[in-house]
Amino acid sequence: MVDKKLGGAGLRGQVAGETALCTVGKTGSGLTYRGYDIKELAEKVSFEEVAYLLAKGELPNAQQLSDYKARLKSMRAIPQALKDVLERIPKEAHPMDVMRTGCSMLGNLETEESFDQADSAIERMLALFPGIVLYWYRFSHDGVRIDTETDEDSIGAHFLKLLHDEPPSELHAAVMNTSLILYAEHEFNASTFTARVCASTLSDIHSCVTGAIGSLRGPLHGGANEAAMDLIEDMKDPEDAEKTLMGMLERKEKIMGFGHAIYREFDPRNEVIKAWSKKLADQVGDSRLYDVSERCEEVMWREKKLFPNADFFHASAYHYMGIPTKLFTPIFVMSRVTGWTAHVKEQRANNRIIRPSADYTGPEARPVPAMADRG
Ligand SMILES: CC(=O)SCCNC(=O)CCNC(=O)[C@H](O)C(C)(C)COP(=O)(O)OP(=O)(O)OC[C@H]1O[C@@H](n2cnc3c(N)ncnc32)[C@H](O)[C@@H]1OP(=O)(O)O
Ligand SMILES: O=C([O-])CC(=O)C(=O)O
Repeated sequence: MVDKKLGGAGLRGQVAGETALCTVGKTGSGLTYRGYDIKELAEKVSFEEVAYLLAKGELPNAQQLSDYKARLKSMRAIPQALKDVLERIPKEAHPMDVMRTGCSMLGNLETEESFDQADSAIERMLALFPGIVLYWYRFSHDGVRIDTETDEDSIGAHFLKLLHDEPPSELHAAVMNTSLILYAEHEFNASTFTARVCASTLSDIHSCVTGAIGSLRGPLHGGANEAAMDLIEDMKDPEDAEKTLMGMLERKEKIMGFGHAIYREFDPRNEVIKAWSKKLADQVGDSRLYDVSERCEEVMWREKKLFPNADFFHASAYHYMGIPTKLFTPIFVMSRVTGWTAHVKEQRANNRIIRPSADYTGPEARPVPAMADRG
């Protein structure tokens, strides 16, 4: 992998701490979680195994995995006070704001009083996040109060069951599993860095995650999967995609779902989710979204040497599974909570408050003028 020239604004290229969790753009295909290559993980394990790996340091054995999954499954009920809050959030709200409020409210109800409660608070968030967003979504959009305790074994299938009221197909459960693995962890990205800054003040874990959700929401970060869907949904065919993109590039507009702050030539997660998007297109028997996405990829590389990041083919993949666009970024939260919280624990274990300096560009020192002398 060619190193990207890292410098300039945005703290690019500056080492801001240490981590044993993840490498981005350094070894293997370009992304590893605790030494395991992302492609091998995506092929061989479940998201719950990855969540365990990030939380505990090693992959679980069979007994540890079954205990872990049973524990997560037992934590899916939403407290009534949180349901009351969710029912008051308007239908027009963005689901990422619902996630933010839901996480914050959970922190009021089940406050992390001391750091030795971190592991149970983390498991609770992992277990509860699909229920939080879908309890609100189904109540506000369909007028139903769903039971958030399903029999589905995996978090991905649980999410789809709550959304569609029926167990997902094997294919859909497999895509969700892979998607959650791909999104789980990514070193010092903006939302994780937010969580670590918050953790460095010795704040509680719900504050760290609430702040991270706010950072992930933006279209330059996790929000790009929704923005990518907005871009491709009206493209009629590859020729239309080509024309639309050329126009946008001419107007110097940003194409969401392309480019990356660290990777230079490709994002290793793209190849994996792209293959699933193709499978879904074949299964649905409608390849329009896949075909226009592929043309976007060709045009962006030809014109700008920019490549699709993890978000771009997630748009068509999620759409093929009948997931409404505004729920795309909350799925990212359901996964990334594993990475965020592993970083919070890592920060706490070797902490110094994160407090960089700034180059001052304001006026020279000056006296305060009397009111009558001000312009
Ligand atoms: C899971 C994730 O969070 S992945 C990221 C998701 N975000 C997106 O997809 C949003 C679109 N992409 C972008 O905005 C950027 O590529 C970012 C935010 C991901 C990275 O930003 P940076 O590190 O500043 O990008 P980089 O230094 O590579 O930019 C180089 C040039 O390419 C341009 N560029 C980068 N991405 C794009 C894009 N998607 N569309 C058009 N031009 C772009 C930049 O404007 C810049 O041009 P300039 O030199 O004329 O100013
Ligand atoms: O690393 C980044 O800057 C953004 C990203 O891809 C992620 O958080 O998954």
